[in-house]
Amino acid sequence: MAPLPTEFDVIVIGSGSGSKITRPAANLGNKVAIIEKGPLGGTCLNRGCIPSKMLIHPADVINEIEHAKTYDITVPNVNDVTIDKAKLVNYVTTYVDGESASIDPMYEKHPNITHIKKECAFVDDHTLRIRNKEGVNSDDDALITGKKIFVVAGARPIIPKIPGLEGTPYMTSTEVLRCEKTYKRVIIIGGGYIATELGYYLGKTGSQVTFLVRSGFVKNEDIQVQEEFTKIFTQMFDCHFKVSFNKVEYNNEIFKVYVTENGEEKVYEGEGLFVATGVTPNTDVLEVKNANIELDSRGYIKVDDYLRTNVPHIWSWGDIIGRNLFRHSANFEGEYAFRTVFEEAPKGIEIKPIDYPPVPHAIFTNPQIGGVGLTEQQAKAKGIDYVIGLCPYKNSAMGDALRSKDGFVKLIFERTSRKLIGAHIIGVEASNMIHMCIAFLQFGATVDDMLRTIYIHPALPELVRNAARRALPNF
Ligand SMILES: Cc1cc2nc3c(=O)[nH]c(=O)nc-3n(C[C@H](O)[C@H](O)[C@H](O)COP(=O)(O)OP(=O)(O)OC[C@H]3O[C@@H](n4cnc5c(N)ncnc54)[C@H](O)[C@@H]3O)c2cc1C
Ligand SMILES: NC(=O)c1ccc[n+]([C@@H]2O[C@H](COP(=O)([O-])OP(=O)(O)OC[C@H]3O[C@@H](n4cnc5c(N)ncnc54)[C@H](O)[C@@H]3O)[C@@H](O)[C@H]2O)c1
Repeated sequence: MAPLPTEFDVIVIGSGSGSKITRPAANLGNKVAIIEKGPLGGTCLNRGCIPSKMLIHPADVINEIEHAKTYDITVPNVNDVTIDKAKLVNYVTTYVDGESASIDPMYEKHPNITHIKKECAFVDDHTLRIRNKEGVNSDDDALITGKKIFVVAGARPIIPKIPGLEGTPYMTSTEVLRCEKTYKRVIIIGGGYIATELGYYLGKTGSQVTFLVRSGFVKNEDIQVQEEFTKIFTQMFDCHFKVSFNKVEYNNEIFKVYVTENGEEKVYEGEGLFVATGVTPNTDVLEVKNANIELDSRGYIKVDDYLRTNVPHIWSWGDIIGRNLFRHSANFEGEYAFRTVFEEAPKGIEIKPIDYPPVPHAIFTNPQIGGVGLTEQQAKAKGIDYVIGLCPYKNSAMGDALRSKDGFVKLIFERTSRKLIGAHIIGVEASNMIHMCIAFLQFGATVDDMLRTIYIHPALPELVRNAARRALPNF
C-alpha cells in the first residue's frame, strides 16, 4: 500500500450515513479521508435494513400461502411448504455485497477521496491512528490529521452478561442475516425491533422459534399496539414474558437457556440461540476520550442542536449519538450537517439548529407496525388533553376484502387545536399506510383537514379517514 497522505481537510469515520459528507465535501474540492473498517455502506446495507427486508418478504409469502385457506384456496400439503434457505440467503448476500462493492470505485476514482479500509481510533482531537490490527494500538500505526472530523461510526449489538453465554456459538442479527442453515429450534432473547423482525423471518422459514422476552414485545409502541401485537404474535409463536436469564449451556450442539419465568425456574432448549438485546455505541473502540469528546451516561456522543460535539471541529450523528436509531433519521442528520457546515457556514449564512420533523418508524413483522408522533402513554405523561379515534381494519372495505381479523389505525388529536399529534397503525401495509399520517402531522393537519380529504375507495387508507371520523364524537 502506498503511504497515506497524512493531512486532510475532512475526515469521515463510518461509511453509512457518513456518505452524506464524503463525496459531497470532496466534490467541493476538500481533501477527504473516509475511514471504514468494514464493507462500504455501513449497517443498513450490509447487516441491517436491506438484507433483513429482503429476507422478510419471502417469509410474508410463506405466511400468505399458509393462510390461503381463508380464501378457500387449497394448497396441497400446506404444512410441507419449504424454502431453499441457502439459495435465498445466498441471493441476498450476493445482492448486498454487490451493492457495497459498487460504492468502492466511486471513492477510489475520486481525486479528492482517500478510502482507508482499516479501523481507526483518536490520538487527539485532530489526529487518528489507522490501526494495522483491529482493537490493538501499535507503534507502526499510521497517523492522519483532519481539520474537520465527522464521527459517524454507528453502534454494534450488545450482548447481555448471562453466565455461560460468552464463547458459545450464539447468533446476533449479523449472523442470522447470513445463516444458510435452518435450525430446528431457535431460542430468541429480546422482544424489540430485531428480535421480532428476524424472529418472524426464522419462524416462517422453517424453525420453531421461542421468544424469551425480559419485559414485553415492542415496548416503545403505543400501548394498544403493544397489546395487539402481543396477541397476534403469541398466536403464531411460542412467546414468554417477564423472563430473567440465569445461565446458558451449550453441549452437543444444543443450547440450554435457564430462566426464571413468573417466579418459576425453567429451561428452554434449541439448536440455535439468537441474541437481540439492543446496541451499544462504537465510541469505546474509537477511543473518543483521547479527543476529549463528551459522552452521555450510556456512552453515546453528546451533540448540541447543530450536531456539534463539545470539540468545535468535530461533528457527529446517527446511531452513535443515540437519538433515533434509524437510517432515515441518520440520513436527515447527515444532510443537515453537510448543508450547514459546507454550504451555509462558508457563505456566512446564519445556521439554524436542526429541526427534526416527526421521526416515523416501522416494524416489518407480520403484522406490520407503523408509527409517528406521540403514543397515548406519552400524551398522557405530558398532560395533554387528547382525543382518540380508532378504526379496526375489519371496519373498512379493503380490510374486508383482505379478510382482516386483526389490526387497527389509531389517531391521537390535541383536543383544543384538533391537530393530529400521533398516529399508530398495526396491520397490513402499516409501513406504507403511516406515510399519509407523517404528512398530516408534519403539516399540522387537524381532524377536519383529514376529513376534507378525498380517499380512494376502497383503498386501505380509508381506514385513516374512518379513524378520524370515529374521533369526532369524542371532541
Ligand atoms: C438487523 C437490523 C435491521 C435494521 N433495519 C432497519 C430498518 O428497516 N430501517 C431503519 O431505518 N433502520 C434499520 N436498522 C438500523 C439502521 O441500520 C441504523 O440506524 C443505521 O444504519 C445507522 O447508520 P449510521 O450511519 O449511524 O451507522 P452505520 O451504518 O452503522 O455506519 C457506521 C460505520 O462505521 C464503521 N466503524 C465503526 N467504528 C469504526 C472504527 N473505529 N474505524 C473505522 N470504521 C468504523 C462501521 O464499520 C460502520 O460501517 C436496522 C439495524 C439492524 C442491525
Ligand atoms: N425496522 C426498523 O426500523 C429497525 C429494525 C431493526 C433494528 N432497528 C434499530 O436497531 C436498534 C436495535 O434493535 P434491537 O431490537 O436490538 O433493540 P431494541 O431496543 O428494539 O430491543 C431490545 C430488546 O432486548 C431486551 N433486552 C435489553 N437488554 C436485555 C437483557 N440484558 N436481557 C434480556 N433482554 C434484554 C429489551 O427488553 C428489548 O426487548 C433499534 O433501536 C432500532 O432503532 C430498526
